[in-house]
Amino acid sequence: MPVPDLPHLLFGTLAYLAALLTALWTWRRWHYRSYWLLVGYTLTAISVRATWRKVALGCGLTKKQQRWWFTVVPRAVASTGIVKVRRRFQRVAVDVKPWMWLPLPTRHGWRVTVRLLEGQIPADYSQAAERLAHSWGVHAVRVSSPRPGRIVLAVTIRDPLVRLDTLPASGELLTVIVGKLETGGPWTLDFRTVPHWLNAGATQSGKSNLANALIVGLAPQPVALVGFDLKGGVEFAPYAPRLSALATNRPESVALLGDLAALMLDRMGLCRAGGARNIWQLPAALRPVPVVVLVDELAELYLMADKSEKDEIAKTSTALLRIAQLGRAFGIYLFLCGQRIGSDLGPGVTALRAQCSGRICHRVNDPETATMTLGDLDPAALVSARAIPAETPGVAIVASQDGQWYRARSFYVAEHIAEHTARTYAHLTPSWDDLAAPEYRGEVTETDIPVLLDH
Ligand SMILES: Nc1ncnc2c1ncn2[C@@H]1O[C@H](COP(=O)(O)OP(=O)(O)OP(=O)(O)O)[C@@H](O)[C@H]1O
Repeated sequence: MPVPDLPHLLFGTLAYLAALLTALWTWRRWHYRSYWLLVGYTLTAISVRATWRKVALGCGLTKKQQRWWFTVVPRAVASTGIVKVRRRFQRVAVDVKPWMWLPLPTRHGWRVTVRLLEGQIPADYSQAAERLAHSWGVHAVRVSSPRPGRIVLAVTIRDPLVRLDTLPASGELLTVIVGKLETGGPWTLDFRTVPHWLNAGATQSGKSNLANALIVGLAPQPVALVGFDLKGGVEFAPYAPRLSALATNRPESVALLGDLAALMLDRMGLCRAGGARNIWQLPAALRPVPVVVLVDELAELYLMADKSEKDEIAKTSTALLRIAQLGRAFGIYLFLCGQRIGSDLGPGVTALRAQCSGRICHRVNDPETATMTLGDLDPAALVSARAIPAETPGVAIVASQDGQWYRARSFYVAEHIAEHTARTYAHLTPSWDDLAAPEYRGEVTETDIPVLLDH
């Protein structure tokens, strides 16, 4: 058999390698998910495991521990000047790395469980998250602790929030997928789990876009939408066909909030007569339609130009707070948007904020707004909120009922699409008169409220 000469062999190998690389590149380009699972992830898992000691040491995640070790100790210097050494088994302090499980692939990266070393807490890893991300050359590393002594590092290779698909169809009643989480999962607003939401952010940060996404998601559902647009109606007036009521100035807002409070009293009576603690325990035929209240520029409801407005503001503040406290049981939910939702607007806002367990913080200009919106969440969430770049409107930090925070981005919903959706589903809009017509005029009075609150 003829033996191929060296240049031919070299050329053949290079051609083979080039063909392999081209095939891999094409595969990666055309079907990234399968490429990632079969090739990318395997290589990553091997390299992450192989370099873990070095990375953990560099990120300050190792601990010195006494171990029995074979060490080499000098014994004597020979006449030639060469130092003779001896192997000895002795206890020495070595850098021990945290034990790491096998990385598992996820849609946008991988996650791995790590066992904490003695004296370590999850916060040590949260602090090292940025260092880990740079060491691994990935977009972000998030830390969670599913059980004591363990943490899970969730790694996102590239920012999945740069390009988003279109808004998917709404799922269950009062649930809307408004965007995507950094983990690649859906960003869902579920009013039945988290009834009231604060949506804060600087101007042009994407607050209205999120409200549009919400309107588009809720419009096909059997719910009533009520708008408060203190920008004179410029934001919500185009969606009027799908709104059961819209207030565009302070006097209209006071009247509409009064009507909503009365509606709530009617529903209390209905529940009491039906022996139910909330509208969801009523038989379907008796159950009143849920109401989602959208407020744009919350601060406008509280700002006082002169003393004559004091009464109006006090009424507004009390009615909103009452809805926030009782609304969940009686199917009235709040979605409050604003640039600043701070205590400088009055004590009513602080109490209202405390009732809103859903928090969304878009790009903010000052640390106080982030703190006001996200509360005493992990400080890393506040840092993340302030680091949102102006070029990515719609990106927000979301805190919700699971106590975790996520970076997320809303689907882009152009105003004309939201307007079109509002017109398409206009036939589903309950008129305010139908909505406010009492199904039951019970004996419920203002004095009953504390009793019902106790339930
Ligand atoms: N998720 C998104 N993807 C792409 N573009 C977006 C997204 N969200 C918002 N935008 C764009 O960013 C700009 C500002 O958005 P939006 O009007 O929602 O901000 P805002 O916070 O309501 O501002 P303002 O307080 O001034 O009304 C708009 O041009 C909008 O199209």
